[in-house]
Amino acid sequence: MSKPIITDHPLIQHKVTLIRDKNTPSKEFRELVSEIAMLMCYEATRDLPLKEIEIETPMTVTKSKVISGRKLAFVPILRAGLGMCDGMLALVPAAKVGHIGMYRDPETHTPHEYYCKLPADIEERDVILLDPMLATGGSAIDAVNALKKRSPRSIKFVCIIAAPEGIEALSAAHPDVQIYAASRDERLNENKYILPGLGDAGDRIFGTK
Ligand SMILES: O=P(O)(O)OC[C@H]1O[C@H](OP(=O)(O)OP(=O)(O)O)[C@H](O)[C@@H]1O
Ligand SMILES: O=c1cc[nH]c(=O)[nH]1
Ligand SMILES: [Mg+2]
Repeated sequence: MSKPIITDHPLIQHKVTLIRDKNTPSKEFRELVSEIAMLMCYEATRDLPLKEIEIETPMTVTKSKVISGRKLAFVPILRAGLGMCDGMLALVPAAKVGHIGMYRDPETHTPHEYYCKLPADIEERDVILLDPMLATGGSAIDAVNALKKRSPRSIKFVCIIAAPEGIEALSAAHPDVQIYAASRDERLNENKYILPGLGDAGDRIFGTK
């Protein structure tokens, strides 16, 4: 079971502080989530393989590196994961995008899948699953289950705020899935919301509350 990678770059930490602030309005919240996702994409793609090709600069012929032999798919968990997708695509525009719709029952806190549409060639792709919040881990675990039915090459999970409970549950259920988080928070409250957290990410992105 690999340990979660906490992306503690100062730019990410600064932006996380801004999205935690309850006075940050939806427009800024959305922009910041997208910027954080872009910075986290940099970390989550660090192990992409390279090959050398020959190119001609205005000065000379030289060998230089390009990404080789790997195709990516970004899969946001609806709704809140959508907020991370554009930031990722800004860095990897050739990636394909799948969607998994999941909502957490407000009483039982268990996830319910309501939509799943994945790229046809997903078995040839490395998947980066996106959701800003990892709370109990139930939604991420079920989303990974849905992905594994289609046998992608690999799966990574990128979130912004993770509760220790969610990290433990996801790592135990899917030890092969590397978790990236910008912050490991303190704990869940009695309603299974993350403390200190940032509230309901989907509502803050889309202004639904
Ligand atoms: O780890 P868990 O306990 O499963 O909780 C995390 C999930 O809860 C939130 O989604 P929500 O159900 O609020 O749906 P939304 O994105 O449509 O708001 C969040 O975006 C995660 O998907
Ligand atoms: O703190 C939490 C927990 C689940 N979903 C959220 O959006 N926030
Ligand atoms: Mg929500």
